[in-house]
Amino acid sequence: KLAYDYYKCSCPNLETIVKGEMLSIFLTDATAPAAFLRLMFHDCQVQGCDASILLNSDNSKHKPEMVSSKNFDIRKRESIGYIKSILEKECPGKVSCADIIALAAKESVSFSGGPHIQIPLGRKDSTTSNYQQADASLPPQGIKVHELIHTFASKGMNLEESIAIIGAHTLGVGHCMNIASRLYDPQPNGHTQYGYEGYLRLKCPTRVPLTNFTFVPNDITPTIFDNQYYRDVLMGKGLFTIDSSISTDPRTAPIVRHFAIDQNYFFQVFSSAFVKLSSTNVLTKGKGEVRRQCNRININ
Ligand code: HEM
Ligand SMILES: [Ca+2]
Ligand SMILES: [Ca+2]
Repeated sequence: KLAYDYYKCSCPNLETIVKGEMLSIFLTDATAPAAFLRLMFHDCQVQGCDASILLNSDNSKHKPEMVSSKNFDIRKRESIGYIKSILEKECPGKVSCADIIALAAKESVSFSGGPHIQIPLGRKDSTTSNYQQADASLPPQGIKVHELIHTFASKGMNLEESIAIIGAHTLGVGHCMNIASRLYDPQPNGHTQYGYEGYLRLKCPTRVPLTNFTFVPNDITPTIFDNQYYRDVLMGKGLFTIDSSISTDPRTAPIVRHFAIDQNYFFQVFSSAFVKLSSTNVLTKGKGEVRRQCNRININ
């Protein structure tokens, strides 16, 4: 089982060390918190929170998760490896890469102005990473509301928590490749303000993006963890299809409106959803290993 005091004896300064290292990363890169938060989701969504996303190979014939196009623009994997190398000096062989990913994500939320979340620790690292699992498990931008509810219900989240966790889109950006399909093969999906659609077409003028690098902010305050995302989606400024859909679906619209006017309530529900996302389907006692280096399995 995971425990809040898991490293009390084996690595008592863990959280202080991670916090200090994260701070220096944040001060040099304002886009880092978004990257760490998405990294945690993409780790936990595929085989559970087991640092499978960090492996460059699992010594099998499978290609690793990062080969999946769903992991486009996943960043900061090497920063987790760097923090791990510091922790190996302080407490060798103790702290899993999976726990470092989860800690980096919670530090990202609080540094950006979001809630201070306590999370239980003790995840082990996987010995496998397979891109087909990533292709199958990571949701596409056009996922339907009922599929979103189903995805997060399987992690023990209720409806409010499912709508709170996607509020992670208060940070960061999306690239045209993930936006073009909703602009150029329109499907009925939520509500998009006419002016906002024009803005997106200007940013992403072609069905097949001219470059891989053009991006649009997820909400109007993309470096601040706030409830602006919900106000944006209510105004028809949801970047992805799913962001628009939750603002009009009768099951989810009242929750979006509640979070849009009550940031404290959003923070409270986001925190409990974050603990669920980062704690379900983890490898504990006896299963998995504590990697010595985050990008490769241990060779004994
Ligand atoms: C149904 C669920 C979700 C879908 C369909 C979805 C989809 C996406 C897509 C398509 C992008 C843009 C990637 C790009 O073009 O660069 C994105 C970005 C992002 N997502 Fe999600 N997402 C979902 C849930 C989540 C959750 C649960 C979290 C975190 C807890 C999260 C955190 C983020 C963050 C922080 C970014 C911005 C990354 C950056 O700027 O580097 N998403 N998401
Ligand atoms: Ca994983
Ligand atoms: Ca924001």
